[in-house]
Amino acid sequence: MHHPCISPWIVKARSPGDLDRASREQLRRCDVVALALPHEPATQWTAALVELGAARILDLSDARRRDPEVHYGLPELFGAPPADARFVANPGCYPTATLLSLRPLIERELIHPRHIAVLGTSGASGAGKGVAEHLHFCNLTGNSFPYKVGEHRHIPEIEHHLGGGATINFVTQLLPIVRGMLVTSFVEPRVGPEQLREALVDHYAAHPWVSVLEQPGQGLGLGHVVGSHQALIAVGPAARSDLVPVLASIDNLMRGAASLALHNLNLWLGLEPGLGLPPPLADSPSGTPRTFASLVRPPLLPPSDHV
Ligand SMILES: NC(=O)C1=CN([C@@H]2O[C@H](COP(=O)(O)OP(=O)(O)OC[C@H]3O[C@@H](n4cnc5c(N)ncnc54)[C@H](OP(=O)(O)O)[C@@H]3O)[C@@H](O)[C@H]2O)C=CC1
Ligand SMILES: CC(=O)N[C@@H](CCC(=O)OP(=O)(O)O)C(=O)O
Repeated sequence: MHHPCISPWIVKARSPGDLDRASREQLRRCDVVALALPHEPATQWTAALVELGAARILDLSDARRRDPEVHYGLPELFGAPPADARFVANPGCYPTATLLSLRPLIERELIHPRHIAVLGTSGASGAGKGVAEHLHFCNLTGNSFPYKVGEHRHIPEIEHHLGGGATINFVTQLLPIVRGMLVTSFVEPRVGPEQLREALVDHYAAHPWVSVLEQPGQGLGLGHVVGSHQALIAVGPAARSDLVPVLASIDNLMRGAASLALHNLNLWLGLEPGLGLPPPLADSPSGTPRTFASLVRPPLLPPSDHV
């Protein structure tokens, strides 16, 4: 297989109007331009890139994630981006974890699509580099609190891509950690919990970056996913209620954003799917989750000008 030399080229211009002639030419010649920007600048840059004649755009923002014209880049659920697609929308982090754990169950009509409650917990890096009072060290450290309850902008994205007329009740909660996301969905099954698990095992059999664990206690913790492209999924017991918990953990910065973007890019360009990605869990000697202990607190930011 052809192994290209991927040479990232990072645009320094703050807005399309700031581009010099060389940058415009470079952008026109790129196979793919990836936009890791908030919604508004991503929309502005998309328009400018289309005008410039850029070949393909991979957008990490939520600007066009529900656009029917656009491929939604979650390969294990929606396949590889078609080679002739011009634009791919990379999913949000909460949608990635929620969809991976629930969509195969809705598709197979194994759960009631309108009786779903989702609790999503996330590290603070999910909020990006912007400064906000609730992210202040003194507010967040030693603390954890719900935010945007019932009004999170990921609700429409998740419902849209769950399909089957699904509606969700969605609560998000901030954790006093840098990265990692754990999403727990309580669902009303039409079959036993073991059949839910079997359906997930079956769906992900050919997808090495999604692992369905025997049970949640087997290693669903964030320390097992941070620094990796792996999504870990588990189905809990029904215990004493009719609801069954379905859990998923991912690294919001990797599987929920950057490594997912790379995975989409590889598939889109017909490259080896794992090019540049951490190896899948199945390739670990034990076949069980590793603790990415040394990666739980990786350096996140370059040295600041202030120190
Ligand atoms: N963080 C996460 O866990 C996830 C993020 N996403 C999405 O991916 C995208 C990037 O995320 P993240 O890196 O966290 O976002 P940030 O908010 O940290 O912003 C990323 C970059 O965008 C640049 N930027 C901000 N405003 C402008 C502007 N007006 N014009 C040009 N550049 C601008 C900033 O550049 P500068 O440094 O020069 O200010 C910054 O480095 C976002 O759309 C986000 O919603 C998706 C899933 C998960
Ligand atoms: C902790 C935190 O604030 N998380 C962000 C997740 C945003 C994200 O990563 O997804 P998008 O690409 O859709 O912006 C939030 O809840 O809005």
